[in-house]
Amino acid sequence: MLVLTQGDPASIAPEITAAVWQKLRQSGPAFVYIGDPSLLERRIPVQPIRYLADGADVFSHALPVIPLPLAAPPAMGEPDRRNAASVIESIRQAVELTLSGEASAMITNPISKDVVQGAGFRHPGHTSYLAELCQTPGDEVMLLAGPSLKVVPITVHVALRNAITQLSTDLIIRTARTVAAGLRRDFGIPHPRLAFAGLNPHAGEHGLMGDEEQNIIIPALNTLRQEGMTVSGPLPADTMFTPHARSQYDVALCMYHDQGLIPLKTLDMAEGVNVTLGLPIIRTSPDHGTAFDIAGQNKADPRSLEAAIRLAATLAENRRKHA
Ligand SMILES: NC(=O)C1=CN([C@@H]2O[C@H](COP(=O)(O)OP(=O)(O)OC[C@H]3O[C@@H](n4cnc5c(N)ncnc54)[C@H](O)[C@@H]3O)[C@@H](O)[C@H]2O)C=CC1
Ligand SMILES: NCC(=O)COP(=O)(O)O
Repeated sequence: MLVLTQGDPASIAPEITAAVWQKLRQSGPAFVYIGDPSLLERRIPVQPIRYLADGADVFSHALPVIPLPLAAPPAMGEPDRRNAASVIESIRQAVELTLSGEASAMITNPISKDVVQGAGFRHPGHTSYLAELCQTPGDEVMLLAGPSLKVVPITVHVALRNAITQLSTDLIIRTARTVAAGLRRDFGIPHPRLAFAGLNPHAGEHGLMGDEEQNIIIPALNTLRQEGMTVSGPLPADTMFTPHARSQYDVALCMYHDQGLIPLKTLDMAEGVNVTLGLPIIRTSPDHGTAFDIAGQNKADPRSLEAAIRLAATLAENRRKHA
């Protein structure tokens, strides 16, 4: 059984959850939602359950819900910090159920970093919070996977100037090892090909436009090659996402957030999935955020959440077989 978090109650999370349950209720994969039933019961039949295992018999006729009350009724599109505690608790319970093995994987609905930060949440997103809950802080790696491309931002939710400071040979090596292990174990790619972007225009052009390639990135790639990994780069980031370039690698490791997420979302926004590697559990999420600007208007595209749920089931099955 899969478990899905509530996400931000004033966001598009309730409507995409309802739409995906409608789509998957007969075929599966089945999932249980942890959140306030009132968010969904105007849209679809819901059934409160106590134990995750009870969800299997319910899923085809109602969305099974482990109830978690909100502090205030949400106004769609209007983020409300009073509900932050419920948003965070849903994530915590999903991790607990997945770590214990009751759930085979967890999927998170989008949250607003601003809302949860206001309630004392000290993480820039789910990814590092999940690692903390799993007691593996620092091992987490964000991967975004779509039909056309997989990308990993090596530095993630930091100001661009700090991303450059954070970048180190050690960080690149550690991230690449986690990515290679994750692609082998969870994605079933036995010999993953890793392509690395440069940081500077033209990948530095031999030091003419910056020296991070020579001082930081190339030494990391040399170490990874010595370990037997198939790596290429540093590649000029402006040409490494063409169709031909993409056919030469399985994943692009990018030096900062937007270097990887712009091509991913441009090519695959509707079906992109965010996967956290380096955890003892499987976690996926849609690639998009809360979309408060369209929440409650039935404009939201549910396909990324559907893809996240399908991929979570596939990764869980791959990990089971690998074990
Ligand atoms: N996994 C997560 O929890 C994520 C959370 N966020 C958070 O979401 C909040 C808003 O972030 P933004 O950068 O504005 O990104 P966003 O993805 O929420 O919205 C960007 C644009 O894409 C549109 N959009 C997003 N998802 C859509 C969907 N399913 N169907 C149709 N249109 C869609 C929105 O209407 C908006 O115009 C921030 O607090 C951010 O940190 C952002 C990405 C992932
Ligand atoms: N840009 C990706 C994003 O914001 C998701 O972050 P996380 O909540 O998965 O850590």
